[in-house]
Amino acid sequence: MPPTPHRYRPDELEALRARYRAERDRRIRPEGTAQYRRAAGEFGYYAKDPYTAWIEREPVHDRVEVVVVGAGFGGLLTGARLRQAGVESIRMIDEAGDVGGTWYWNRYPGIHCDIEATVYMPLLEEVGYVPKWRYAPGEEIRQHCVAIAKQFDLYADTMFQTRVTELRWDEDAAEWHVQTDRGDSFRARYVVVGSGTLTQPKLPGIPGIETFRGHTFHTSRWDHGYDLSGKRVAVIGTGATGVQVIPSIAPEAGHLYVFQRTPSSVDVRGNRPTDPEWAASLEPGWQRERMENFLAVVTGGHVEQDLIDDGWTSTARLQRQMLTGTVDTSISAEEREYLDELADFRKMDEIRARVDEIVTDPATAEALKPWYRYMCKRPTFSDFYLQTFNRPNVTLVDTAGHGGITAMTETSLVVGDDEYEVDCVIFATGFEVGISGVISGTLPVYGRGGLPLLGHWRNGPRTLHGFYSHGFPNLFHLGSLQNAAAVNFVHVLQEQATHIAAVIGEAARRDVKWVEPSTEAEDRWIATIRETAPDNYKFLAECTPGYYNGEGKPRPVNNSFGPGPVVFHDLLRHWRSSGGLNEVLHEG
Ligand SMILES: NC(=O)C1=CN([C@@H]2O[C@H](COP(=O)(O)OP(=O)(O)OC[C@H]3O[C@@H](n4cnc5c(N)ncnc54)[C@H](OP(=O)(O)O)[C@@H]3O)[C@@H](O)[C@H]2O)C=CC1
Repeated sequence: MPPTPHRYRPDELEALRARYRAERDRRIRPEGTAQYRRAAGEFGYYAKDPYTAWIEREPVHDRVEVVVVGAGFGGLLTGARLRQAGVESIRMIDEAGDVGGTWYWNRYPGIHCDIEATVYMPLLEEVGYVPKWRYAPGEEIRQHCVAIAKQFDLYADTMFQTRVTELRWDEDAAEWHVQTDRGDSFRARYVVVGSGTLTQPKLPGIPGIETFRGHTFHTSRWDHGYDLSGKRVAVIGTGATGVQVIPSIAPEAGHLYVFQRTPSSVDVRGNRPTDPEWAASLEPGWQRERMENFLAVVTGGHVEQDLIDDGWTSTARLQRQMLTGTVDTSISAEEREYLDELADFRKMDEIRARVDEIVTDPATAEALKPWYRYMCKRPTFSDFYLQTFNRPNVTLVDTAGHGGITAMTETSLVVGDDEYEVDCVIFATGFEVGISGVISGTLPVYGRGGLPLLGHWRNGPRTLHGFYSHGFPNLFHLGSLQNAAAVNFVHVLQEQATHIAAVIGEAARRDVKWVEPSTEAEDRWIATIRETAPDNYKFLAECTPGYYNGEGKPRPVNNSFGPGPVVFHDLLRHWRSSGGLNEVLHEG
């Protein structure tokens, strides 16, 4: 039955809006993103690799066909597709000690992927694997990354524990000169740069953080050698990571203090083992069908049947029903906005009611209720998190009224007038999100005539389809950049990898000298982005602060392709099959 759109009286709606605004204002901090510290310099300890011993090696001076910077899913998918396109010489480079990207770094207790494994874990049919659980544990995903690397023979020429420090185009040789922090200096015809999402930990700039003398680490560098039993443990942060970690360590810790600033929305999970009969019944092409179905549903498209039918898709369907169940066609932007808001309120009411159903202490329950719109923060899913606060050895410390933890001492955390003595502090405080070294400037790139890429982009990125820029031949970007993203980011990366490999494969087949869009092609794409980019500034500006909205200061310019990923992927396929390649392949 479609939901009734007019469930709220106007005064109720206004009261909810006012509550959201008040909670947002209470939480906002004037320093914005400057409130965080990089896990570098005196905090470098927090970014050190606890999983792989350092391996000495001699610097490399040679030449390869393709360098792929980043060995997470983006890099692995690009490597796999390049192999399928017949490219033999591929070198993947990563700062980690193995492949996996975010799944290499994040190994905290309870880690899972919150997107169904059959759509999240790529190349399942190619590797011949069916995930064991509906929502896969991190280690299963990491092992799948290893399996992809082995299947496509990507280990042969990898460089781990290595950071690329410079890319410089050599005009005469028509290839890139690559330098690394291990003294490597080599050449590559093509370079593909992954965006490095969710790998660089960030820390809150709590006054006195450097004085704490107990044990401490970040969730993405978990210290499996440290025994939590009997200890007074503090977890700072209740985002998607905190929601998974907290219930997993609560039974082990002597006492667990959960320091919360903004509560997450926590919906039902319903994880279960994969049904072997279902797995045996799968026909070739099954994964693509599921991935495309999920992508269509979560981006508001129409499908005959929702094949995944979980928390992500049901919320998307609710929003769609709100629209089609009422005015069907030609509704105005204002009506759409209004119906979206109603669907959102309804969803968040369900989320808040769930807290009351599960958490027995009324004050704790009240503090765990999120007061913001559903997509202001990443939604989370757990059948154990809220229940954890009924345990006698778990205390929720609500820091919202103080904008977070006020101070740290040698032995404690301070919130207002209250001090909490602890043995161990675990930072579940997230990552520097979505910035590749190329964009942040930590990986300088010099194109034709020594032109710095960030100079070329001084007024914002300039690309064709988000992949390449004029003046920077044979250089490809992977990730969120003038294209269309979605919650299943691995699907987006898979389409990008397929496209890049198709372009490089064709360039190799035709033996062209370089791949490069014209300035006009860049201009056309930028115009398309400007015309279509959804105006989500108002939505984000009204959201509670977080990394989605630059801690309450969203960027006024949206650089994404408005019609969304389904249309973008079609556009790429059409471009490739209708002569688009001739636009970027040059004989020299
Ligand atoms: N696919 C999956 O299953 C998973 C995906 N992820 C991805 O990783 C992303 C990052 O998640 P996560 O690691 O949880 O990081 P987040 O950035 O989402 O959360 C950081 C947490 O730290 C809190 N915090 C920061 N500073 C302070 C402070 N000074 N005092 C108290 N609390 C503070 C934040 O509070 P506040 O909200 O108030 O800022 C927030 O609760 C997710 O959005 C998701 O994309 C993570 C886990 C699982």
